[in-house]
Amino acid sequence: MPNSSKRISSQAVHDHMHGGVTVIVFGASGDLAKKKTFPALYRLFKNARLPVSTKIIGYARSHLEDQAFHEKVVGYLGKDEDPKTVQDFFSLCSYVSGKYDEDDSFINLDNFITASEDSRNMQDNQRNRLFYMALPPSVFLDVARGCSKHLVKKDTASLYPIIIEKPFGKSLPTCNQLLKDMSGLFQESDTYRIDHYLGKEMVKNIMTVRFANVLLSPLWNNQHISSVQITFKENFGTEGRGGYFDEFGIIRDVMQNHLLQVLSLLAMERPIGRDGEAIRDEKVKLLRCVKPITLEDTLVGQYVGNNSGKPGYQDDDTVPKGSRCPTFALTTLWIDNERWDGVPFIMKAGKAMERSKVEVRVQFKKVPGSLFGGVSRNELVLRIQPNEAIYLKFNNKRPGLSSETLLTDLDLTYQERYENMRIPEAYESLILDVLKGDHSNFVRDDELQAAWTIFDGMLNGLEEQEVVPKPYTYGSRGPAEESAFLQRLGVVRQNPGYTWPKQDIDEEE
Ligand SMILES: NC(=O)C1=CN([C@@H]2O[C@H](COP(=O)(O)OP(=O)(O)OC[C@H]3O[C@@H](n4cnc5c(N)ncnc54)[C@H](OP(=O)(O)O)[C@@H]3O)[C@@H](O)[C@H]2O)C=CC1
Ligand SMILES: O=C1O[C@H](COP(=O)(O)O)[C@@H](O)[C@H](O)[C@H]1O
Repeated sequence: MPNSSKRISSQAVHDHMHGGVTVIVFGASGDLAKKKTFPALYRLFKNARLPVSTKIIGYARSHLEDQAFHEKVVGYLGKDEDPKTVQDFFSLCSYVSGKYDEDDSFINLDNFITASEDSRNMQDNQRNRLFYMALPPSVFLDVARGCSKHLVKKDTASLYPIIIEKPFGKSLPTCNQLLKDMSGLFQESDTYRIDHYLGKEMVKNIMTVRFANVLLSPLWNNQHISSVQITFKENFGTEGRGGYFDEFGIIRDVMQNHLLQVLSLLAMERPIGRDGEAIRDEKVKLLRCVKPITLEDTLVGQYVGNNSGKPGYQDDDTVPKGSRCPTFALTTLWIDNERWDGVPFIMKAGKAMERSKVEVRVQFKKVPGSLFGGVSRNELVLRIQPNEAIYLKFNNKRPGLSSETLLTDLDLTYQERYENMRIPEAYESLILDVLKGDHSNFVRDDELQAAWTIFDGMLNGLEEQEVVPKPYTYGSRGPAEESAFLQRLGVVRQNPGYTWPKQDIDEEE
């Protein structure tokens, strides 16, 4: 990272939070906090991006000493970290335990924060407090009430941003209720609804790929594209997270938010500017053209244990027996506008699959005519993770005397092209945005409403019709029914692209 851009960005943070900040992470004993929130705060600290005079307080019901809390987190900060830097970071972090719905707990927390602010000699109007809800949605509102009542000092100019995790509600009515309740507690300008996929490098790149490459623009429509697949796979299950996951399932956990954001960026029209409002305006317009998803277009699955001892979803103590919660889903979205009419956008998400991968695969129509009839289709692949890459499956003449056509890759793998460039983690970049007061990469209320409108009917249908998910084995590619489902939509499974080894060309020539 060049020094100049680091200076500019740090300057923006310091202007916004110039008196310093106390970051309070609610749900600090949990999975998100240890895996993502604290590691992101650590990297911001390490790269000198946190405002001067920052302190971080983890808060949850579980009783933990500071030391025990640090031990929970340290393994996720990264390999081979400098012990002194880690120690300096932990000297900023404390842990407080308390309830989420009890005045006394919040009064105690307020006293703790105030003592910390006093010890930092923070001025009254610059006692900024950033609230981070690393919590299951069922307790967002209680905690927001506690913050608003006890931790926000209404008569000062201090800043009180609040970061809220997805899923925001469970349905359109619950989302609307939460929006209404939250608006009575925090202003929209202080509210940051996070969808961390919007902080991922390749997701941020979608707009650039689409709108800064003139060669793609004429092809980006139903005349040339036959299908778009957006795939999320994790090679691990929900072990220990059943308390949260079973209530939501994979569709609300990943599809209705992360994957739908990716779809919006892929399919929206060109925004009038690159600012947050212009982009979100276009996303909302697009989402309003997406037809509500039907049950017929949806396949759901749930993983069962495998021969190597990997447990099934229901073998987890935190999951109720007989649960019909989907851990895998495949569904199709249809966009009712001139650009996308007839093109299936196929979303797939699964836990406990054969590998971890998130990617977008744009499949083009078959090559017309008989001159090259039967050759593979072009595909543009955006690999979001792991190892960010963009590659285009491209037909090429086999080098040498043969005139055979080979499918190969035009390959932009980041690790090779941008060798020494550090790609920040999504949460790192998004927390920095909040510290700068930048809403661009956060979710607006009307986006949420449009998103739930697309999913609600199908989610209700699954519940009302008591649909039993198809079983699939832990570590497999998902339910066997998937192939027939994709075939019905005209998706062609292609061979992997072929990269011609250089010595073979030399030999043949
Ligand atoms: N885990 C991840 O990778 C990601 C998670 N998220 C989002 O972050 C949020 C939290 O997820 P995650 O950390 O995985 O969840 P956890 O199940 O780990 O919950 C976080 C903490 O909340 C408390 N908690 C759990 N269940 C309840 C409950 N029923 N009532 C009150 N408190 C409860 C627990 O703390 P205690 O009992 O000590 O109070 C727990 O440690 C969710 O909204 C999720 O969508 C977003 C992106 C990634
Ligand atoms: O929001 C969530 O995302 C994670 C996946 O995040 P990633 O950055 O590792 O792709 C998922 O595991 C979790 O279930 C979900 O709540």
